[in-house]
Amino acid sequence: MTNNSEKIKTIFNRIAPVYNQMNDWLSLGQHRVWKQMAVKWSNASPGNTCLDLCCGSGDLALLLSQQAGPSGSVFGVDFSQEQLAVAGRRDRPFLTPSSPISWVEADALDLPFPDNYFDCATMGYGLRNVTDIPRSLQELHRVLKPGAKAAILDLHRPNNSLMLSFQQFYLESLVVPIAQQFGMTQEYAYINPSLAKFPIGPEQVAIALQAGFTTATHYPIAGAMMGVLVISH
Ligand SMILES: C/C(=C\Cc1cc(O)c2ccccc2c1O)CCC[C@H](C)CCC[C@H](C)CCCC(C)C
Ligand SMILES: C[S@@+](CC[C@H](N)C(=O)[O-])C[C@H]1O[C@@H](n2cnc3c(N)ncnc32)[C@H](O)[C@@H]1O
Repeated sequence: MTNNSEKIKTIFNRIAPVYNQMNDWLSLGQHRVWKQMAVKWSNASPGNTCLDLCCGSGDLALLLSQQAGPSGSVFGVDFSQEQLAVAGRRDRPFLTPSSPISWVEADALDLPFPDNYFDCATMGYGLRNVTDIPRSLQELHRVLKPGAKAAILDLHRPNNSLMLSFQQFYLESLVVPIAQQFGMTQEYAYINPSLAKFPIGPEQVAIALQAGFTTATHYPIAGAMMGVLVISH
């Protein structure tokens, strides 16, 4: 593991106790809607074997388990032990029949699964954080079955200068000061520079096609401040 990925792992281990609460506050609850969209676009269906890459505290894995139902199975993969510990303690919706979830501590760049194993996959706010985007997409391509889909949700830099200014203001002048109240200034200050070097939609499409996916479409959401890259094997 590189120095950089150790730094990223440390960030996510440190913020694990406040992560879920902060996501609700900082997105005004909207991250739940964006995550539902990603699960829908992943085509997760009853009986599927599903992967949630960079699962963190498990929001997407939990949604996938509802879609895949009791005959399916879900694997949530992350390299942060503290995030996985939060995921493992989450309550499961009592009345909705859902798939068993296995929480797996592993690197998205070197997945412990055989080729052609999964029917669908999601990745929420993970692609921007991996140290090698092309390799992570190649690895995802390797473990997906032919015809399988993946939906990759992340922040995105809008083209529109007004939206871009709003996003910068939001991240620098709202997110960081709120995080400061929890002693997490440096951790949340990392979001903006990570976004600055993150490929925009059409660049993500090109990388996905290069990694072997047959189709790739980037859907801007929330005024293009977020996006979902939908890719098919
Ligand atoms: C759930 C969200 C982000 C997860 C997330 C991703 C990261 O890479 C991090 C890195 C370091 C620390 C924390 C995180 C992290 O929590 C998305 C919601 C949180 C965003 C910070 C909110 C950004 C919102 C848009 C820029 C503006 C939306 C405006 C709308 C009116 C809500
Ligand atoms: C912003 S969180 C997203 C968590 C969750 N998917 C969500 O949407 O709330 C990013 C997650 O990616 C994980 N991550 C980053 N790089 C990784 C890698 N190379 N392998 C596995 N997990 C990684 C971090 O540990 C962190 O939990």
